Amino acid sequence: MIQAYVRQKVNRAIFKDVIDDVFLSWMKAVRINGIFSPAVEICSMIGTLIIYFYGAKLLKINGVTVGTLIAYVGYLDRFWRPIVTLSNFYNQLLVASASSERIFEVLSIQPEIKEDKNPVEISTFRNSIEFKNVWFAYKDEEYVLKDVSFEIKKGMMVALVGATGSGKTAIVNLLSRFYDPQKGSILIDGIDLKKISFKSLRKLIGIVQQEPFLFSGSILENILYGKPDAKFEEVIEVCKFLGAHDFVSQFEDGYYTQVNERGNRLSTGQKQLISLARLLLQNPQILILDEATASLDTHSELMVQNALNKIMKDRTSIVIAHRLSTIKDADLIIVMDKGRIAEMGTHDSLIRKKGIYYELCTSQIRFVKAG
Ligand SMILES: Nc1ncnc2c1ncn2[C@@H]1O[C@H](COP(=O)(O)OP(=O)(O)OP(=O)(O)O)[C@@H](O)[C@H]1O
Repeated sequence: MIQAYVRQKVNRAIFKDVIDDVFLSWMKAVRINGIFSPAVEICSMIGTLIIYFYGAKLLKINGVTVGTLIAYVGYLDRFWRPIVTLSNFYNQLLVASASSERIFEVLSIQPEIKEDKNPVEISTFRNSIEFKNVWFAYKDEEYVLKDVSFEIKKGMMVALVGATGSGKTAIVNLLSRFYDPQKGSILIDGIDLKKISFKSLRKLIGIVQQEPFLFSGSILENILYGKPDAKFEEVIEVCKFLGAHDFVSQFEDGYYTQVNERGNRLSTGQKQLISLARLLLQNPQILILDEATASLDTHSELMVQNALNKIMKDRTSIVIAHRLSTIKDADLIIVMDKGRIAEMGTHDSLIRKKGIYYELCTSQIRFVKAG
């Protein structure tokens, strides 16, 4: 899951660059081919014309037969055919070499986040997640998180709210260890995140994104990615539990229906349910939900929210939410403002406080009523 998330979110810009480069190389190759191929064709035509022209003369003067002339044209055609093939091959070679050069460049990038030399394995999350005076900047000293401290106890549902750009995603990015903080520390059960093995972290934390990611392959393969050795019955059980089995069975090929990265044939809600089934098989103990229902219509939102509620039960979850109605029952709401924690508490206590959270809620109610 994390790999997919990193690939999609962190490297999105890099892959966009690659696609752009590949496209430019392809355009260059098309341009070269645009000159090369017609040049070969024209040479071949001129050759044929010369033979017809000269041959016609020979027919009259030297008594060369028509058959000999046609045979010559045939030979000429056989001479040019491999040259045309070579020109096509050269074109393909040009595209492939330009693309592979860039792809190898990306593959050789060394990740900035490195695993500890003696990583600690954690199989069970027992107590708490702690952010201790965390400062984080994506670049230079432009801190997007400033002295952030909070504690999440096992089993809690914690919501991160705040205006856009206030640092909610930065918090979950740090917890997933896509980045390391410049100052302060993040602890899981008292162990610094930097010391925990990548494998443990991947098993421990599951991420539900706003835009679910499907791989090219069958629905079954997409779900099995969460637990490759799971049995087919287990997949069906999970899908039934989440309410995905009915629509999957309605496809002609059922679980063997092929989907691609864009999840063709599937609505965003259905894609989200498939990615949730994958997550449930993975069975992470800590869930990060990055506005998982934000891009859904009301019907799909209800369907996915039901599935999410089932998954979140008995798990520790951190939810980034814009629609505050979904987090009213959260055990703890952390209100972010310009990289700092502005308020923290339950829905009721924050409403009573009449601060930023109260303002956010009332403005959303006004917005809904106006809509
Ligand atoms: N990859 C990045 N490089 C540099 N700056 C970034 C990067 N990602 C986010 N930022 C900046 O960091 C700040 C915090 O962004 P973050 O995404 O954490 O906010 P957010 O509260 O999750 O916002 P939103 O609700 O819009 O998703 C913003 O000012 C944003 O512009």
